[in-house]
Amino acid sequence: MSEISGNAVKPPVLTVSANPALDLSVAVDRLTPGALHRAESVELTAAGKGVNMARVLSALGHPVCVTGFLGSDNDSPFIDAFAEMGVEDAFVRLPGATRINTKLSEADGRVSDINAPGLSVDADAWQRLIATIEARLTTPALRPAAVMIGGSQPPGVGASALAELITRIKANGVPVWVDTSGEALKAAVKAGADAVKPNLEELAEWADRDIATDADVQRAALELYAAGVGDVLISAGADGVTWLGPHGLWQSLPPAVRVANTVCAGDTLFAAMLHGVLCEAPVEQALRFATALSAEAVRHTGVGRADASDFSDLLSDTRVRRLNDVEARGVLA
Ligand SMILES: Nc1ncnc2c1ncn2[C@@H]1O[C@H](COP(=O)(O)OP(=O)(O)O)[C@@H](O)[C@H]1O
Ligand SMILES: O=P(O)(O)OC[C@H]1O[C@](O)(COP(=O)(O)O)[C@@H](O)[C@@H]1O
Repeated sequence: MSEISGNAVKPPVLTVSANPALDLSVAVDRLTPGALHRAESVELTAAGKGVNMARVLSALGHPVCVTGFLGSDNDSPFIDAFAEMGVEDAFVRLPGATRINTKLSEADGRVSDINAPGLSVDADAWQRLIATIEARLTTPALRPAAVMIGGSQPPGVGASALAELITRIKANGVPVWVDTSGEALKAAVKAGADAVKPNLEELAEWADRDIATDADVQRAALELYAAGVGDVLISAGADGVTWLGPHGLWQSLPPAVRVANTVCAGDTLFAAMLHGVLCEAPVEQALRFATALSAEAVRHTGVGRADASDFSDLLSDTRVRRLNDVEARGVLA
């Protein structure tokens, strides 16, 4: 099957980017610290994890509302992007400018990220965001099927504020999927996030130990599951995805692709997994689709596109397997 599709009428998905960014993607042949570089291309794109996930979900046919904080001094690229994506803009505006994150990609596919801290958010602004989200949770016509929270916390807002937000959303009976790192990931897990998607580095930070082997990944995934996360997704770049949930322990391996820019692959994977879950796709199909779409994303700047002419080849070249009882017992015992 080349695509996952759901019911004709879907409730919206709400994505939250408390610290979005304009991504400045600069392609150079090879990066040499201290040297002058002539860029091969430069692109400025409205981004941040919640915005990227909205882009994926909207392209897959979900009504999407985006919220978080935007600086009013430079919100026009976001306004244009939201119009192009066809998503509803419920971002709280703050005085000042949204951060610019620099993504330096080299011809061999290596990317160096320089992420800025972002706009400071005070308690009053944070309460405005909470009120915006609460209004959506409690208005039947706006009530989301799920909330996706993505990215770092902005300066001024600690991990405990994120935990409080997750608790409020869950109290309204709406699932919360969270893609973040560091203290925010720890707080999100404790607050009961329904799904998380650390990459290997983020997983090692959460587990506070090295993660080197498949068994290390699966053990840490089990710990996240035991901590109450319903769907644990671990992404490992070209080595694929481990998914542990009520359906068991699954692994996928993306097809080999020519890597141009890996930024947005994680956001693509996470949003596409939510798509599969919301469409009640069979587990194997959901994981295959999300893995293939994330592999598609690394071939260019930006999120994965299911309308790529060879997407059905990427799907069929993605390997998905359920770990058999013996393998799983080794880790889960
Ligand atoms: N070099 C690659 N080749 C094929 N697929 C990739 C590659 N890098 C990433 N992906 C796909 O994108 C997913 C997310 O990438 P990853 O780098 O793990 O996440 P993040 O962007 O959050 O760090 C991977 O699990 C994989 O499916
Ligand atoms: O909020 P953080 O952790 O600084 O991350 C923000 C960055 O992550 C991105 O959303 C990309 O994330 P992924 O590569 O994990 O998909 C960028 O668009 C953005 O610049």
